[in-house]
This record gives sequence, structure tokens and C-alpha cells, in this order.
Amino acid sequence: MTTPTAASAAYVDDSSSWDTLDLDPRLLQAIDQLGFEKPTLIQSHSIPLALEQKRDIIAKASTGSGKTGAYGIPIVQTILTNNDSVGIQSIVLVPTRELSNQVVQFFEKLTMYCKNDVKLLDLLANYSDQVISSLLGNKPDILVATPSKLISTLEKQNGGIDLSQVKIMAIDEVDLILSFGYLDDLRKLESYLPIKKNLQTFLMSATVNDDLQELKEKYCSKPAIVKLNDDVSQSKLTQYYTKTTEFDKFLLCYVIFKLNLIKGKALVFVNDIDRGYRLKLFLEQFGVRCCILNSELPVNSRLHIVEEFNKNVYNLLIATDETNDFTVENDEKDEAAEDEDDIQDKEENEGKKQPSRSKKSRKSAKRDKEYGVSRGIDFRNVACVLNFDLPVTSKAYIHRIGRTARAGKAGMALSFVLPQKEYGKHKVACLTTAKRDEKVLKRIIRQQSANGFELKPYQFDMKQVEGFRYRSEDAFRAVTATAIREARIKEIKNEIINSDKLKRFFEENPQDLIALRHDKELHPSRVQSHLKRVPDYLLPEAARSDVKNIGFIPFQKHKIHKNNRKRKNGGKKADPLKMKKR
Ligand SMILES: Nc1ncnc2c1ncn2[C@@H]1O[C@H](COP(=O)(O)OP(=O)(O)OP(=O)(O)O)[C@@H](O)[C@H]1O
Repeated sequence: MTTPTAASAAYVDDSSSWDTLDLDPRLLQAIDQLGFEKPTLIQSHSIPLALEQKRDIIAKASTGSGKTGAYGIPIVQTILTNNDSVGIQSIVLVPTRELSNQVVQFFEKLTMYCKNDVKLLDLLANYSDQVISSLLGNKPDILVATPSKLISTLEKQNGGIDLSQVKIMAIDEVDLILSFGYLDDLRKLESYLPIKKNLQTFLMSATVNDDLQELKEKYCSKPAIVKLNDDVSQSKLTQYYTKTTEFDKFLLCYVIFKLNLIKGKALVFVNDIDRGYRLKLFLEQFGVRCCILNSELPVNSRLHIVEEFNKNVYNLLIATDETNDFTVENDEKDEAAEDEDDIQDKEENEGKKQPSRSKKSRKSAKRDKEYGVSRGIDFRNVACVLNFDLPVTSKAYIHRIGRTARAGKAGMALSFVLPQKEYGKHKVACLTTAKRDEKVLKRIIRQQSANGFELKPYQFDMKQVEGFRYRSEDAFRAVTATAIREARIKEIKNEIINSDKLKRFFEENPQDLIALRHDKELHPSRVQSHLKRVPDYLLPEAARSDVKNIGFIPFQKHKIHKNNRKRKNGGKKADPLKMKKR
């Protein structure tokens, strides 16, 4: 959280004030410095329950409603109150490295005036075991980790970490933690913690369901359930979907980004890594620059990309939402019962799912399990979330669209939906998850309307778009499987170089920062420079510079060129070496 922004007015509790919460002056000053004038609703409800009544808290509140502060402020306050306590007093568990980085930055801001009294250790910060040992020697008060990292550190340190004094444990994005398969780690953690003695627990998420039962029984006693409903009238998010075909997703993207139809930053979600590169390579040919974010990239690069995107260095980010891999079954379990059609579909799917899952797990062996960008990350000032590929669950949809219309800003979510009859028609542009798009859309609409939100259909003027088809097809053909594979390797190589030491060097030498950009061109095998320019005749009338005199714009270079060739070489192909000598 480098430049904190205000939470949406819809989430701020105007009837409350920080002064009533009896917080330490150092904490109050830090909150003031963060620019948080009043607590948000989730904060004004949770903080007194936690600090005055010492209750365990299960909180369900919308994305962007300030949940991090709702557990972060009580943690820091509790540590400041028990100033004489030694040892680790608090644990924050998060599902992904990206979120851990964000949470750590938030705690750093909260503790800016009490650094000596509240020490933080980020176990996901790529430290070696020896470094972790010595940092543990500094007696940190708060540990931030994923459940698996915490367990592996506890096991490696072999009794060197004492968690018996822990007073607060917060689990952020708890449902994602469960769907990431961290439940076993959480079970193991039980034996290290003073459960039901001293321990106060926060379970936080935007979506909470019955899967929480086991955790609730294990870690909470008489928890206060804080559920905040969205105030629909104040929401500044507009949601659209557009039914399209497999290839037209690419075509529409070209039109949207080349003609700057979105004012501001856009976050595009795709469902697998190759698709991210396919889209990047495709757009790149039109001179549309964008960065990629996926679990294959080194963690430092990922964090840097999010940071730079938040600083407005990049306008367009293509993120692979890999939570799809983990949540499909849970969501089906929750939702299929609601829809009889889905039960049949689920059975059908299960037969086919096995092979594709095992193939996927082989494929994703090298991916970082602790990666995730659709949830919890505070992407700043995102004007539009584009679901290039619809997520496979309505829950994932909520989290994706929660990346826009944050912090009081307006935002738009646009989802491309593939009608079932269109599925499989374009072999290369086809994606298996799209087979269920219509069903997922039905669920999304049902769920959003239950919360008072509306998803409106959006119709692109296809007559206008049609003119761009020829160029799109041409550019799409240039993005071969080999080009994608090479781009993937090239990007990883680039990012490994960008990572670590060089990153630090470039930060000290900003003039060389250009070498660090994450949106460099990766190039498909065939480079077609003419595609970068949009000829006037393709533009809508209002946008042309000289509407009346468009005339014919040849794709071939010039007549003179042709004539020259004919005259000088008798129609034969020119010898480039000879041409050079002249
Ligand atoms: N009291 C407050 N006043 C103003 N802004 C706030 C306040 N608390 C938090 N914010 C800001 O609101 C934004 C969202 O906060 P946060 O990331 O904690 O939300 P969240 O509920 O955890 O969202 P998500 O579920 O997506 O993680 C952040 O930019 C944060 O700086």
C-alpha cells in the first residue's frame, strides 16, 4: 500500500470516529497519515468487538471495504497495549505472496510511529532459512505467512519458534485459503497455538460459506459474525456482459484497446497462462503495450508489476486467474444443487475432468501455488476489469470485479461470454472453460441480482468492428504455438534478470529503468509493422481526421516500388545484396 487511497464512501461509517475506539496515539497518527478520516463500516463494527469485548470475529464484507484494517488495527493496538510481552504475539495468514506483500506494506504504514515496539517478519520475503533464523532472533511481534510457509518454517526451525504467546491470529481471504488446500496446514498449526486459551481469531473474506465450519469450531469460541451488506445505491460499479465468439474476443480486444475505448487502466483476466501470452502477442502487433502477470514469473517481478501498475506506469495488465484451478469443484458443490440442469452437467463434466486435471497438474508443476491476483490485491485506479475469459464460478467473478470501483472510484466490469453453440468453432481461440460460460453467467446474474446488482447486456456495433477483422485475423495467425512458447520463455528470462539484484541497481539508477519495463514487446514470429497504425478508413466517422478524403489506402507500400522492380530486374525478385552495393 504505497499510496493509500480512501475507501469508497459506501463503506465509510460516517457515524463513527477513530477517537471513540481508544487507540494508541501512535496508531492514531499513523491512521491519520494514511488518510483514513473515519473507520469503514467493517472497521467500526469489528474493532470494538475485538478490542473491548475480546471476541473472535468472522467477517464477511465486500472487496475494498477495508478488511485489512479491521484486523490490522486491533493487532497493532493489542501489541502496543501489551508492551512488556515478549515473543510472537500475532500471526497473519494469507493465501498468496502477492497478498502477503500488500498486508506487510499496510502493517509497515500502521506501525510507522512505533517501529521499535511492533516488529514484523514477512516469512514469504524470499529469505534463506539462516536469515529467517537470525530475523527470528530479533523477536518479531507479528508473523505474516501462508499456512504452508508457516508450517514448513516451524518444522525447519525445530522448536526454535514459540507460538504459545500468540494473542491474535488473522486469516485473510479465508475461503481462498481453504480452496488452495491449506486446511491440512491449519490443522497442523493447532498444536503450536494456545487455542481457546489466549487466542483471538479473525476470519476474513468477501465470500464466506459453510466450508468455514471446521475452522470456526477449531479456532473460534462464540465468534461475532460481522456481515456487511453492500449498499447498492452507492456502488459505482457498472457490470456488462457481451455474447461473442471465440475469435471475436480477440477482435473486440483489439478494437477496445487500440481505439482507447476505455479511459484509464484496464485489468484483463484470462484463464490460462498461454492465453495471456496469446493475447499479449496479438495486441502487441497493433502497438498496444501490456504486461503479463502469472504464476510462472518470479515472485519479485510479480510484486514489482503490481506496484508499477498501481503507480500508473502501465495501463493494461493481462492477469491469469489461476484460482480457477482450485475453486471449480467447491463452487459446483455449492451451487449445482440450486440448478437442476447443472447437476447433469456436473456429472458429465466429472467424467471428463479427471484427465484434464492430471494433465493440468503436470503442466503446472512449476507454478507457484502461492500466486493469486483475482483476490485481495489492492489494484489501484482500475477503470475496467475485462473478463476476457469468464471465470468458472460466480464466487471468482465477485473477486475479479472487486479489483475495480475500489476506494470510492467508479469502475466497469465487462465479461465476454461464449454462447454454447459457438463453443469449439475456432480451434485455436477455443478454451475449454468457455463451454460452461452460459451456465456460469446464469449463476452470476442470479447471484448479483440477489444482492441488488444488475448485469446489463452490451452490444458492440459489429458493423463498425467488422472493418478490423481482416487485420485481426492476420495478426492472430502470426501468434503460433511456437511463438507463444518462445514468448513464455523469453518473458521468464527477462523477469529473472529483472529480479533481485538488477532490480535494486535500476532503482538506484532510474535512468536505466527502461530496461526493467515489464511491458516490453515479446514479438510473434512474423512482425508486421503496418498493423501498428490504424488507417483512418477503419475509424468511426467522428474519429477520422479527414472524413471526406479517405480514398483508397493500399496495404502494399508504393506503386513506384513495384515499377522500379519491374524495370530494373525484369520482374524478378530483387537481390538485397546488390541493392545494398548500389
Ligand atoms: N478507514 C479507511 N478510510 C479510507 N480508506 C480506507 C480505510 N480503510 C482502508 N482503506 C483503503 O481502502 C482500500 C481497500 O482496503 P482493503 O484492501 O483493506 O480492502 P479489503 O476489504 O481487504 O478488500 P479485498 O477483499 O479486495 O482484499 C485500500 O486502498 C485502503 O487503503
